[in-house]
Amino acid sequence: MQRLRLSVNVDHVATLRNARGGTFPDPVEAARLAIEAGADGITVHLREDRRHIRDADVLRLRAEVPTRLNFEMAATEEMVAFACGLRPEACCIVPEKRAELTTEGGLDVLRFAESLAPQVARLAAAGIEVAIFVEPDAAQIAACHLIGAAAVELHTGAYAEAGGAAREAHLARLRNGATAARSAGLSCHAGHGLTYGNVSPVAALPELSEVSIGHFLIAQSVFEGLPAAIARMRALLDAARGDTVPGDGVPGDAAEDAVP
Ligand SMILES: CC(=O)[C@@H](O)[C@H](O)COP(=O)(O)O
Ligand SMILES: NCC(=O)COP(=O)(O)O
Repeated sequence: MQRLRLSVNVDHVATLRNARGGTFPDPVEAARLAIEAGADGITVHLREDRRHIRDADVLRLRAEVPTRLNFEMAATEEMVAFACGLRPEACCIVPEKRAELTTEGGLDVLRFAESLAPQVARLAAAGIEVAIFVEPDAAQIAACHLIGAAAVELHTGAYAEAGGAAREAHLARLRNGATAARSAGLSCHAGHGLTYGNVSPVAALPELSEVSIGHFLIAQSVFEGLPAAIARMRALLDAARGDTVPGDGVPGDAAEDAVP
């Protein structure tokens, strides 16, 4: 099965930095470390309120860390202009609310198709692969294709928060959404709320080409360090795709050390 790209979201390194108003920890340094540790790309979400990542971080990231940069952005004139100047490899248009703690759901592409289509066209004309963050809903996914997007990122937040039978139901929706995306000729990504504990069934969906994971990896790095957390997540992704060794990728892990 195709290797699943891991894009590491470094927003919350900036959250920590901003708590004290200084320069440490530096999200650009974290991005560099993440790439060295095996990440395939970096994701940042430049929010309208600049609560974590800021303009200068994104510009430094672009200039200093050669990688596939995925720029998450609201569908505003300010962000479209910023992205066209930045020219990341990829962008993902996400819904944004000032009062939310984090992104709460997918973009309603059916409702906003008319205003989104010219924005997608401008971003694509700047050479950017445009994805839309959506719920795994066939009509929304079809609308993404109609407005000219190249990819969708399926919102995994509801799946991640659910337990038991509800989680299985959300996984079935993600599976159907991934099939719908690929049938429409769209690349299919997924993200939000993914952890060691819930990532494997999502990573096993063969239609997916990328997952973006942030909050959990940055939080987990408090306990085991960023490179180890990324290596462990990488190993889980590879195992879910059926192409890796047993063990969980953590340096010093007994199961992995036993593999000759
Ligand atoms: C679109 C998405 O699911 C997230 O990547 C989003 O960027 C989360 O926003 P915060 O990083 O502000 O929680
Ligand atoms: N697009 C999802 C993302 O970038 C990271 O989401 P999370 O892992 O911080 O919830």
